[in-house]
Amino acid sequence: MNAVDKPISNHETEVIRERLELALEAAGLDLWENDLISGVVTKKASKVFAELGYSEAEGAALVEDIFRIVHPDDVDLLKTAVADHLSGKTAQYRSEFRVKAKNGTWIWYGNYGRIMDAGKPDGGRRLIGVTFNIHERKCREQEIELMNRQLQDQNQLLERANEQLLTLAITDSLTGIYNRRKFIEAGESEFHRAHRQQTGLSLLMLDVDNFKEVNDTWGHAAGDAALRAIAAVCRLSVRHQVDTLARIGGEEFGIVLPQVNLDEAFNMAERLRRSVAEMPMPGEPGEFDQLRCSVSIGVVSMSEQWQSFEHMLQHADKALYLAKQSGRNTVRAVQQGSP
Ligand SMILES: Nc1nc2c(ncn2[C@@H]2O[C@H](COP(=O)(O)OP(=O)(O)OP(=O)(O)O)[C@@H](O)[C@H]2O)c(=O)[nH]1
Repeated sequence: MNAVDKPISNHETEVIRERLELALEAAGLDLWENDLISGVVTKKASKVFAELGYSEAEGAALVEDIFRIVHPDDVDLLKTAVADHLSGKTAQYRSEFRVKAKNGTWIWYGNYGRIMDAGKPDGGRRLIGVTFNIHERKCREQEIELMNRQLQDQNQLLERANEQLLTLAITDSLTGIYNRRKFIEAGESEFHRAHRQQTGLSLLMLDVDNFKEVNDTWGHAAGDAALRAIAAVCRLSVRHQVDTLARIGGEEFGIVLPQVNLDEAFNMAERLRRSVAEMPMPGEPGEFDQLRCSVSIGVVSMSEQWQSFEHMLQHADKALYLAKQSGRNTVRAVQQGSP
């Protein structure tokens, strides 16, 4: 008789049992066993049931009794984990689920098990496993998940606030069109593009005529309303996402027109000048009926002689000055070759 065939004495069995119990206790594990054919719990996880507040008599006698106190959201996952192991899909059975305590609270547990007699001709019927409390870990995970979700929400809020800040940084608050900063940015970028690609580029500079008088006669609020109305007229004339319309000074507007030559720009300026001159002023009936505004416009187009957008801007200013000198409500263009 070799060592393997030697029968185990009662003393040795007792020693093995004691060692196993100690190991289970130290690891916080509670052993259980189910008969898969009869559905009977042949060894209860008594410590778990005691921890949940159930008396020995209340502890589950059948596997079905256990499903009754598992959280409804976790039952399917638990059953699938068992079925996957029984079908041989998984080498061990593992699952995590909530169990209802006697006082109604839900406590998280983990299960680890295996069919011990799987090699037998009937396919095995003893599912043995251990249950262990994972409540603290799960609560921490849920807290972290909640914190992550809150962080994501805050990030979205920050991103939105950032976008709003970026929009504010390039928007004129009175008229809602772009401000000088965006005008210069777009102008410089379009200047370099036009230079590289040898395409057209024009620039209009509009200044409201005798605006001091408008303010003095009709009041500052009427002046503001006039600026908003002029911006609205200009907005209707420009190409969406192609041209850049901006308020670049108190009563001064600028328009960058990519791929537009001098003739086209001049015609557009003329149309704009007429629209502003004919524009009815917004307000209550009778409020600003007599108020009329006009604009003088300087036009300049891309040519070899401009070294920078700033250079172009200076000449548009010169053209605007000429328009003012010519009696206002006028368009003047800087011709190619003029100094
Ligand atoms: N209502 C209002 N007025 C403004 C604003 N910004 C500038 N102004 C006024 O615009 C007027 C500009 O006056 P001036 O530079 O003398 O020019 P002007 O009277 O338009 O004369 P010309 O440009 O020579 O035709 C000043 O009275 C400013 O106070 C604004 O945001 N709202």
